[in-house]
Amino acid sequence: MVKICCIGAGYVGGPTMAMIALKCPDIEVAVVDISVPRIAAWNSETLPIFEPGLDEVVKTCRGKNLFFSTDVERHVAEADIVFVSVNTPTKTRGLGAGKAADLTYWESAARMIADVSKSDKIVVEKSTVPVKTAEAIEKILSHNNKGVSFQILSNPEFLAEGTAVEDLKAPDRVLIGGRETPAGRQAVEALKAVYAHWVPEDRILTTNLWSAELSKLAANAFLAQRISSINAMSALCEATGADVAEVAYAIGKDSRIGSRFLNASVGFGGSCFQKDILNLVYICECNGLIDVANYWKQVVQINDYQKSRFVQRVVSSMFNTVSGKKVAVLGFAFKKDTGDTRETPAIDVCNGLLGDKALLSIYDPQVTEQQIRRDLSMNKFDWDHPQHLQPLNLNDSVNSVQVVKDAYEATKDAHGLCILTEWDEFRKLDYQKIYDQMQKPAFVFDGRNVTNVEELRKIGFIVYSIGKPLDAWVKDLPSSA
Ligand SMILES: NC(=O)c1ccc[n+]([C@@H]2O[C@H](COP(=O)([O-])OP(=O)(O)OC[C@H]3O[C@@H](n4cnc5c(N)ncnc54)[C@H](O)[C@@H]3O)[C@@H](O)[C@H]2O)c1
Ligand SMILES: O=c1ccn([C@@H]2O[C@H](COP(=O)(O)OP(=O)(O)O[C@H]3O[C@H](CO)[C@@H](O)[C@H](O)[C@H]3O)[C@@H](O)[C@H]2O)c(=O)[nH]1
Repeated sequence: MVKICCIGAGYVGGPTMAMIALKCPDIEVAVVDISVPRIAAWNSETLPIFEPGLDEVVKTCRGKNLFFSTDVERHVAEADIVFVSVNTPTKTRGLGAGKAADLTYWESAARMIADVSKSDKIVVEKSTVPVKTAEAIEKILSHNNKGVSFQILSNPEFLAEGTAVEDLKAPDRVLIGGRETPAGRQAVEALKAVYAHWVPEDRILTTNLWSAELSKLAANAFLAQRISSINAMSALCEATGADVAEVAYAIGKDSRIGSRFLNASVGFGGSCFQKDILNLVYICECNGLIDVANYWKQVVQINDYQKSRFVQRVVSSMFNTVSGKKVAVLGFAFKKDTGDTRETPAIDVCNGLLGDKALLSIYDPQVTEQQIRRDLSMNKFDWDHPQHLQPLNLNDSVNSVQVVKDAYEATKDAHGLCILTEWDEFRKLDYQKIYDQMQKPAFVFDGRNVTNVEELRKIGFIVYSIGKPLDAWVKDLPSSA
């Protein structure tokens, strides 16, 4: 029986390995992690991450051919194929700080693999890494050579959170990069055989190592660029009276452009886009490609602009101050159908409002109070470390934050309400009831375009919705920070 071990039981390691176990009953899969609570949660009734459909997949295979364990070394030693899916945060200090990927966790995983291996192994990069990481990993693995041979493959993951199970069941493509040597090609074939259990052959792409590594960064850069492009347009729509949803629909009908990923928003979040673009920028700079680096940097800059523009709209609409005013925040996760808050735009928006001394009342259907408080206390980039290693910087303004159990409680006596995640339930709220219990004038700031602006205006709200024709109230106020 082929044995697979995955180091890192996170948002990627957990679901991807559960899908391999489901689709390959002839393979034994162990997912290992240094985090004891995370592994305990994977072995419990309440999985450590919320992902539609994941419970069923895990519960079907767990204890049969899918195991979660903290016994990292034993499972690595026994495996034929070792996936590495550990954190690759943005560096906060030293060379490349604020841009380059910090490969500390990757390096320690690679050293451990070298130390404990007694048989030949295929080592698979599942984490998103800088181009040429495989070369560094090869050096670490071969340095400790005890007659064991390693083949490194790049197999970047393209799943999106909230749809991870669907994405893994029917991926647009699986990408495998390997060395162009007989042993490299053999390793590629071995990994291909795993995916071939359920992925059609024409969707399994094989490339050289560097193309695979770069394709992951390029895919995220292109996706994020679409969002920054439509968000840049949203500012122009507000200035001109065009409606960003109509513009997105009209351009998306062009089959060369396509309709997906054109939803204007308060900004993109998530653990990947910003980190991967900054990483790409750093790689360009290291290769002397400053103009290329600046081009991609703009995607992140527009995203920051969009978040601060939103805060500016809120503050300027509410008589240029939110000091001491209750502002309801609906949604904290970086997108719907996930409890993940990594790099969520809600953090920057909330911190912006707290900076102006607002009193926040936050509701998200999946994010815990503890998580929200952690996020609002954390320094930039600190979130992307194993949880027990995350430093905390508890600040006073978090006392101005209340975390509540539903949208009606959040909005009671509030002056304004901000929608920061597109949860379906926010489309169906009883906005008349909300209006009746809010202070007047009552403001809605829709950062996800989930509300019916006309209906809200009929109720009596003053409404700002990203990229939509402006309410007379908002029109003459300053629009950028
Ligand atoms: N989240 C996504 O949707 C997504 C999608 C594609 C790619 N990626 C990439 O995949 C990688 C993992 O992302 P994630 O979201 O799963 O991160 P995560 O933080 O959820 O999980 C990483 C896990 O690795 C563990 N870990 C760290 N060092 C370890 C070590 N030496 N030994 C054992 N365990 C160790 C941590 O405890 C943590 O549980 C990153 O490179 C990320 O950029 C993420
Ligand atoms: O039209 C859109 C689409 C998305 N977003 C926002 O963009 C962010 C990212 O969304 P999405 O890409 O759906 O989720 P992720 O889980 O971050 O997935 C991205 O990042 C992963 C990690 O690298 C990749 O594997 C995926 O392919 C890639 O889509 C979220 O804040 C969304 O709200 C928008 O604002 N407008």
